[in-house]
Order: sequence, then structure tokens, then C-alpha cells
Amino acid sequence: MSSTTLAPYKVEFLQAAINGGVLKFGSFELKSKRISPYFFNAGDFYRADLLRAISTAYAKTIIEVEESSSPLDFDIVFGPAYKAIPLSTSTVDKLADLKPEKYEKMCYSFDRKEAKDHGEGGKIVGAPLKGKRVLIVDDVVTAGTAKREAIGKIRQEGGIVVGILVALDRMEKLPAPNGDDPSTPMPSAIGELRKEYGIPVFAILTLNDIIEGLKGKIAKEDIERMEEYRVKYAASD
Ligand SMILES: O=P(O)(O)OC[C@H]1O[C@H](OP(=O)(O)OP(=O)(O)O)[C@H](O)[C@@H]1O
Ligand SMILES: O=C(O)c1cc(=O)[nH]c(=O)[nH]1
Repeated sequence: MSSTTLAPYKVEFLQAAINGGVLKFGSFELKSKRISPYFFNAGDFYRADLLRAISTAYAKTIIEVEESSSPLDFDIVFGPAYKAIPLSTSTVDKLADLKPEKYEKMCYSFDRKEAKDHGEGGKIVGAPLKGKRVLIVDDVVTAGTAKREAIGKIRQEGGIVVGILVALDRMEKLPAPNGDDPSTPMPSAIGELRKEYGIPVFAILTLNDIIEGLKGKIAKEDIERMEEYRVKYAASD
């Protein structure tokens, strides 16, 4: 696979997602109830080579940001339950592999969906969040609901959320207040998260990257369905 616009590590990640069957084409119902012609199932990164592919892509994206003029200087990588738990832990490991002098002591933590009422108890596993700068790593942004919940939990523990990194920005508008009315202009889920929390939200890949990166590589009909979907749920911002 070759691309003129995507960084080589992003092209490698896209290729791994296709090869591993993580990125699929067809008809899929989302959490938002929208019917999507493509689906990115991070739960399918269960094989060592695939997990390595996604943790490498997260780690390289993070290193790029940290070496830019606006680093996040975070202390902890947080993975919201469930699918982002192995993603956050493997990302910390990969960061330490790629840049040990900076990330050897990097920490992870994640939440439980149900609070544990015995043993150590509580809702958070891993590094304590109090007073720490936290980067959330997750799989996908569709409506932003899961990210809002994660931010709430981190803040409750005294953590400071400094950014969100996802594998895929689906570039979708939020559902309208009275349901998913296709004629009502709505801002993007990612744009609203940025505005609401005043933090950077960035992605390894966007829907635009997938469409451009896969033209000529997958069935023309699948590309067309993704293009139609992109238009149908395009955000106003
Ligand atoms: O609501 P958004 O922030 O746009 O993101 C959509 C999220 O929903 C799904 O996870 P889900 O909450 O179903 O949890 P899971 O990881 O246990 O599958 C999906 O994996 C995304 O993380
Ligand atoms: O919005 C969702 O539910 C969703 C979309 C997607 O591509 N992948 C996923 O795991 N969830």
C-alpha cells in the first residue's frame, strides 16, 4: 500500500487493520444507532502482531505531538474500559521501547465499568490519578459519549485530562437534540470535545485518510458507500 499524504507509520497501521480484519466493510449498527458502511473493531487487535501495530501507531503519534511546539507533558496514559484497556497498556510499553530515556517510567491506568466493593475497591486500576496529567487513549470517536464519561471519572479522582488520542476519527456530526435528524446541521463530535474541555483531540487516522488511503485497494462500491456516509453525517464545523 502506498500513499502520498499519509505518514508511513499511518499507512502501515491502516494496512495492518485491513489485513487483521479490524477494519471491515458492509453494514454495521453503531452505538449511536447510525448504520455505517464501515466498522473499526479495536477488540480485534487481539493477536500479538496486530497489538504491536496499533501500539506502535499510538506511540509514534504521541511522540510526534510531544516533539511538537505544543507538547502535552502527560504523566499517565488512561484507557477507558473495556476495549481501550489493552490499548493503553501496550502503548505505554511501546513508548518505553521507542524512547526509553523519556518513557521508561510512564504509567497507565484504566477504569472499571462497575465499582469493585472488596479488596482494593474503587473504580480505577493502575496509577493513581490525583494531581496527574492524563492522556486518554481510545479506539474511536463517534459521538464522544464514552470520552465524556472517562473525563468525568478522571476528574472525580483528581486527575487533569490534557488530551485525547483515538485510533480513528469517524468525522461524524453529533446527533441532533431531537434524534438523528439528517437535515439539522450539527457540529462534529471531536470539535465539541475540543471546545467543551479546551483540550487537543487527535487521531492516528480519520475517515478521510481511510477513503484516500484505500482508493484502488478495496472494492469501489465500499469506497462509494463511505463517501456517501461522509456526506450524510458531515459536521457543520
Ligand atoms: O461514544 P464515543 O466516545 O464516541 O465512542 C464510541 C465508543 O463506543 C464504543 O465503546 P463502548 O463504550 O461501547 O465500550 P467497550 O469498549 O466496552 O466496547 C467504542 O469502542 C468507542 O470507544
Ligand atoms: O460508534 C461506534 O459504536 C463504533 C464505531 C466503530 O467504527 N467502531 C466501534 O467499535 N464502535
